[in-house]
Amino acid sequence: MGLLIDGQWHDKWYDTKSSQGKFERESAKLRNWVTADGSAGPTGKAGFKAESGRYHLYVSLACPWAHRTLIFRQLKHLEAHIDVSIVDPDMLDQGWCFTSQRPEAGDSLYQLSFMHQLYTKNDPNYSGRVTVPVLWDKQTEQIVSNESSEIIRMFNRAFNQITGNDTDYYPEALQHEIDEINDFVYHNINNGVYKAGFATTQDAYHNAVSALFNALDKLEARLAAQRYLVKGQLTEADWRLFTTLIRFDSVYHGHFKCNIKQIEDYPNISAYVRDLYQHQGIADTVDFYHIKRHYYFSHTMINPTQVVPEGPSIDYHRFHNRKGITL
Ligand SMILES: N[C@@H](CCC(=O)N[C@@H](CS)C(=O)NCC(=O)O)C(=O)O
Repeated sequence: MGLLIDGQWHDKWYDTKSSQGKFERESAKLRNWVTADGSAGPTGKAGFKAESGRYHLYVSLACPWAHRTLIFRQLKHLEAHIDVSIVDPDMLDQGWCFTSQRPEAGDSLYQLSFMHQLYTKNDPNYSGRVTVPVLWDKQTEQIVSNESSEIIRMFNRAFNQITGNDTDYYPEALQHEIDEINDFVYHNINNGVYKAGFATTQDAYHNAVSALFNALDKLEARLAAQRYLVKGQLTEADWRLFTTLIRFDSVYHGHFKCNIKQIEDYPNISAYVRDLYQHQGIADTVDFYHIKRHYYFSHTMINPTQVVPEGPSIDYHRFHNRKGITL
């Protein structure tokens, strides 16, 4: 685990000393947008027109943020138009890498060994963390974006004319409500598990874990009355929550000490997770080997033995009974 400073790789764990033991996530820095006609998006520069075969997605199968982008690639039928490289599950002194012999992992574009080499190919003097996902433009050889919440919005809309798929997971009429629930889920749950897991003081951990379980209790009540998070309609808010929930019992409960309850203990949330997991093609985007191996093996300051647990054993294909909920 580390970061680039002026294009040089430094092996360094997160600094929590200057923040009273709290984990503070750095904002993504590369924020251009692919658009249907190549005009500029809400941030960044113009010039990234949606074209079949032009873009390449770098992901980790372990990472919940990258997982969102894989889900949207699948939901929006982009597999034939955007190819993918998968990093190794182990993220050690060189950060994300492609050097293991796992058949699914490797940089199919440039055969690089390390993800930080892609960041310095984009900008030889880059400073910042080397995160996944990354959306890469093969034509101009640069990073379009390293912010998952924006990559999924691009996938949701920009390629519709190419794929003919115009299912909208961020419909105009629901945007306000989606933004609101996204904000709640991001701070308390998506990033909440990291704040608990990476906390280095009892207080910082306590605050994060309390906020996390308060938020889960609220969602449990909300999901009793409606099938999805926003007005019974499947939206990006559900997929953003899903990638954290599907990892919860396997890694966040144990490794990140989010162990007041398991997701399996919440009748509505657990059925909701199964409902989403059983959605066409989604199970194929979930890889429990990468998920467990990455967290337990890479975070040696939390798990110095690098022993990966064998459980839990949860059948996400079992019946969920959510189809009868009308709202
Ligand atoms: N804001 C980014 C966050 C991505 C992120 O933090 N990814 C993690 C993997 S789960 C990562 O690459 N961490 C490496 C690091 O922080 O050095 C996004 O949502 O795309």
